[in-house]
Amino acid sequence: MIKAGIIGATGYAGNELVRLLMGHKEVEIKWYGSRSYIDQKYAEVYQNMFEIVDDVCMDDNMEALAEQVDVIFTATPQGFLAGVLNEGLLEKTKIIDLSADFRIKDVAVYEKWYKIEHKSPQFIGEAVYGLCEVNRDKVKNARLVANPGCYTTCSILTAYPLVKEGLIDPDTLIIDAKSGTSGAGRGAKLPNLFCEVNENMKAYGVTSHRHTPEIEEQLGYAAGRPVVVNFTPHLVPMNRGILATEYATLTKKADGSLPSYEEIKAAYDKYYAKEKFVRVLPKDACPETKWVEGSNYVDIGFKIDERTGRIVMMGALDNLVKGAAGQAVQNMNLLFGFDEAEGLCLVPMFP
Ligand SMILES: NC(=O)C1=CN([C@@H]2O[C@H](COP(=O)(O)OP(=O)(O)OC[C@H]3O[C@@H](n4cnc5c(N)ncnc54)[C@H](OP(=O)(O)O)[C@@H]3O)[C@@H](O)[C@H]2O)C=CC1
Ligand SMILES: CC(=O)N[C@@H](CCC(=O)OP(=O)(O)O)C(=O)O
Repeated sequence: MIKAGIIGATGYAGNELVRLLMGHKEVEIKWYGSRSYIDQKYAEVYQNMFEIVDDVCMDDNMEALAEQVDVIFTATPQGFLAGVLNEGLLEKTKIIDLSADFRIKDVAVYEKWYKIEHKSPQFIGEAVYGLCEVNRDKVKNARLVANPGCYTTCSILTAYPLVKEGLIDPDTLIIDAKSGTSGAGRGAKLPNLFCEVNENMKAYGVTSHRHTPEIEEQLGYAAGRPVVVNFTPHLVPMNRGILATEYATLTKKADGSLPSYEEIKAAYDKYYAKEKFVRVLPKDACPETKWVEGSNYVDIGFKIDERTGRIVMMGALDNLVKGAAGQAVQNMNLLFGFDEAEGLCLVPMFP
């Protein structure tokens, strides 16, 4: 049994971590970290935890927490972990950060897109990008895991095998992604009020969303060269879920023909056939957010457009599970040598 602490336990991602860890047989939560609810009962902040969690909220003191636990999850805004991280913390405990502080290797790129100064760039190099299906072996030996976010996990996993196998030209990649409102967190923000979101759909962060460089960096590793993509997120009137529709030009074969359905499917199978949490759907099936809700699955489908020479790839996941807390638990399982699926055998909810 290991002990875990959550800084930012009162946010949406933190609450989802609590939900998942309550069902994990190897973990005991010792610290429900908060900034606004210190000394209040956690179950008063989240009444779904009534008679399940008895503890009160603690503060966000990483130094005190590191003395008591084997792993700390930081489900906090961008800049928090970078502002407090030091060598002493990493010597005492493993850290899984749900923010973007350690995801991007080039600090100048981070500072440009996030518009904040990075306070501990000396740890960026050793942080492992915790996309489990791609970096599993590196995660196992990490001290600091940079847990990928919801849009990026969905966008990268959907295109990764085809980029890696050279079946598409990554520079032609256009990612059109939609997110439920829980992706924006629990804090009150005007654009996320009921009347602003309900019966409405809107693009935001067009050409400037901070997930763009993260997607480009990871797909660049897969391509073996830098890549540039278009990424456009949209807010849709749902609680949870991400759907990414991705368009790219297929690489023609020597005889000028396009890769076949079977060749594309074989590329997905090469990387995902043995992956428990990535489901490549049957031919012509399109992923839907409802089919993954509440689970750690990513569903992927694709269709070749012979007319335009492009492929349309589609991915769906639950932003709070595989897009945040579920992937964080998967990373924790890898760090501590537990069964990778422990605590994550969640059957999707429907309807
Ligand atoms: N929501 C999602 O779908 C996803 C979120 N993420 C990432 O996870 C992190 C948390 O997101 P989310 O849960 O949505 O956000 P929320 O706004 O719902 O929660 C933020 C949490 O951080 C705490 N907090 C806020 N400011 C500070 C601070 N200055 N110091 C310490 N703690 C602070 C809050 O405490 P309190 O409320 O007690 O004040 C709260 O517990 C972010 O980095 C986000 O990018 C990643 C993937 C998906
Ligand atoms: C709907 C919505 O507002 N979503 C958030 C993404 C939240 C998230 O997951 O951020 P990270 O992946 O960087 O941790 C946004 O667009 O900023």
